[in-house]
Amino acid sequence: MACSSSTSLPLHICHGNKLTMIINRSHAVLHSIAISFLIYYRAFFLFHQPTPIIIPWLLLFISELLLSFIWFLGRAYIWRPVYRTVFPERLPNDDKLPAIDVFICTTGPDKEPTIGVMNTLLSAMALDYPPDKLHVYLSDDGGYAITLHAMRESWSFARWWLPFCRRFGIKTRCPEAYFSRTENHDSDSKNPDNFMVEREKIKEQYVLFKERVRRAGEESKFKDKGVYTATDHPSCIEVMEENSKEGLLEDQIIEMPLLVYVSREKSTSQFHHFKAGAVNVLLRVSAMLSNSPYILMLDCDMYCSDPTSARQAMCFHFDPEMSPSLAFVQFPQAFRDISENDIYDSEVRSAYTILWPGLDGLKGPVLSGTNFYIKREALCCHSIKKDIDLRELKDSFGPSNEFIKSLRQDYKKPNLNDNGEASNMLLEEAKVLASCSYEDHTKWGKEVGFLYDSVAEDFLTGFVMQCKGWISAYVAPSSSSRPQFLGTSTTNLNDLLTQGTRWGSGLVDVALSRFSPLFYGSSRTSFLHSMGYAELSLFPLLYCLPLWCFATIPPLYLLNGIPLYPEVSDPYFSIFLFIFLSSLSKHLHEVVVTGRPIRKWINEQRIWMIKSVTCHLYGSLDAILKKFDLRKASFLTTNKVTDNEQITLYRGGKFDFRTSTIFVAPLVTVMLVNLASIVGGVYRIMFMGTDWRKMFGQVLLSFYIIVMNYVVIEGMVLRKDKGRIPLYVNVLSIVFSLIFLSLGSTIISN
Ligand SMILES: O=c1ccn([C@@H]2O[C@H](COP(=O)(O)OP(=O)(O)O[C@H]3O[C@H](CO)[C@@H](O)[C@H](O)[C@H]3O)[C@@H](O)[C@H]2O)c(=O)[nH]1
Ligand SMILES: [Mn+2]
Repeated sequence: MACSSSTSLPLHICHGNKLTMIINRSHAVLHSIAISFLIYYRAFFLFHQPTPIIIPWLLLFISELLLSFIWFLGRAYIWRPVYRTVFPERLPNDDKLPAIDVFICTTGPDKEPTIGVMNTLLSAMALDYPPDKLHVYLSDDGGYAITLHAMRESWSFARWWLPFCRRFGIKTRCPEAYFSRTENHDSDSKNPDNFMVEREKIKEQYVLFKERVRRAGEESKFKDKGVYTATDHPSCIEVMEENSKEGLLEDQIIEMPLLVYVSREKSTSQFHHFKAGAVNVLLRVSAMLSNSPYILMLDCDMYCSDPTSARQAMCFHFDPEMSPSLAFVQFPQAFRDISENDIYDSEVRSAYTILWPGLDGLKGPVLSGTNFYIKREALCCHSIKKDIDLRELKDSFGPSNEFIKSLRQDYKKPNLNDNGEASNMLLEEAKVLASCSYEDHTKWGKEVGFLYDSVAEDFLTGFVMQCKGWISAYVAPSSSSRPQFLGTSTTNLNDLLTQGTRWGSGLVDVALSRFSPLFYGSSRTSFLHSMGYAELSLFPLLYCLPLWCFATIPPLYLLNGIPLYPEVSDPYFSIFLFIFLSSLSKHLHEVVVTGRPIRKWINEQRIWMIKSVTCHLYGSLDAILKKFDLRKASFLTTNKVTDNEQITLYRGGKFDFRTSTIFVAPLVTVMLVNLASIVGGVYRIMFMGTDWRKMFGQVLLSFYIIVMNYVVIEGMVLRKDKGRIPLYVNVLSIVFSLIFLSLGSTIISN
């Protein structure tokens, strides 16, 4: 199917995969039939059970219903997945391309090393796009002197780096990535000698640049301890520029993209809304300085790996049929630090290979925080009609007349180069727009810009946008091309579960808010599309409850010799077995069609169980407590500092259990409960005459849990390295599991 309408050659096409679609839909039908039998069995026989069994039976039934429901919602993704191909070479001439503002956010050098942030920034400045139409903004939430200093250094280094990339057609435009590659395919085939000389020269400059940034970092450790802190400082905006062009070499006098440092005002008495707050400040400040119609958002550790991404995105924004309703073009998050084994599923495979293409076939993928080109208008709602009341506008956008002027379609972009009064005035205005109190009594964060009701600001903002009728598109790189963006992922258990808790909390925030996808979405976007969104907002909650139940109730009753599943010879047993195997094989099918090995399937099953009993639980709890005002929202920034020991464990496929006890203790407890039950249950069968056919379901379930999570046992008793589970966690978990099993057994036997 071709999605483009232009009469000449299309700028992009999209296609589905018939075979996969047929397999998916047939599986969905079969699986649903089996689920209906299961529901019939549980409902019909519920009251045939002896009274003491009704409660566990009901708990299992509820768990099965919840899992079936989330499974049902997830069918939205497999219904009509599409894949897109773009033809940027068919775009009109450069002078017709629209301007782009690039937004990069950082919180501070402790967790986000400055040199990494500068590499992201340099890769964005070096995008293959006309430099006069590119404006790069960095939001420094902590207002660190080192970041500002490093930015000035980056500006100078860019004078070397940008011409080098352009002249030799370098594809890897993140300098760190470019210089650390062992073999290099980028070269000037016509003039290799000259290329090598130039490359050495630039490399030398890069080393000097890094050294200057490093030194500035050390010095500022002492200087930064002034009156201002990361959480309390005035706004600061600086447009990078040279004092004069004197001293620059001839090929350094080139046109450069605008580069702006923005540190919004922070005050301990005002809530700052984390990343969403930072982006909204960038939206306002950039409106004063460049006001580009398109915005590229980047996390500070996500560099542009394919310089043509902007042109790829423009293939959609230039499609006359799609463009009017197209809010954003999303690219996948790809990571450069994923090991072959990827024990933590750090690449989040299913999101970027199954879910996003699935949603793309409906009305478009989820806004994913980073790597998307969005239309400014989609964030700053109305394009202003002439007759709209100024007071109304100020109620929405705040008191700045200049900002309101910038919303007009006929607004003339100011010229910053003339250095006159006008640009000084605009900079002063930008500072006001970056102040803490600017948003008071306005609709920022409620209806305008990124929304504040969830710590998964991207998910919420994108969803509400799509409910207003905007669509989006998803472009994954083809197998032969490079990923458009590359970043770092969470490659240790602590970072993974901390991030998982925040995501869980943010997603459940949305499920519990007035924007809950199932209710808010179905009348505003399509039913299937809101099913997909509902799945995403509910999965942390709807996985943690059933998985906790399956991990504890059946083993407890196994230990006590009480069956909760039909016996092996009962036809209904086959229904349970079918559903179990059908889910596993469907997952395996997905892993295989996305080109991953079977090992990946095991890793994903395991990490699904681990996350469900830990971060999905804590995330959901966090959201519920926030809902009742019993907890304040928090955003623990993901750590981007690399630690060699952790990397070695990850690369070696060994779990790193050095994380908080609240994450590890539940895992160990669940394992101990299942181990004890299987031993006790089998003992009963062998020596006490319990009928094995009745207990087979429970034995199988516990066995599956233990086998899949064998790494936990390894961490408890077999490993000697630093990443093993500490003794006190083992002891604590033994206590927990003993309390659970003995208390549970006492209640059962009474
Ligand atoms: O108060 C804050 C907190 C974070 N950030 C920035 O937000 C970005 C994402 O933060 P990170 O800690 O890396 O979070 P991740 O979980 O890795 O990010 C994913 O999840 C976030 C939502 O939870 C999205 O915003 C991100 O785009 C998405 O990549 C980074 O550039 C941070 O510097 C801020 O600017 N201010
Ligand atoms: Mn991140």
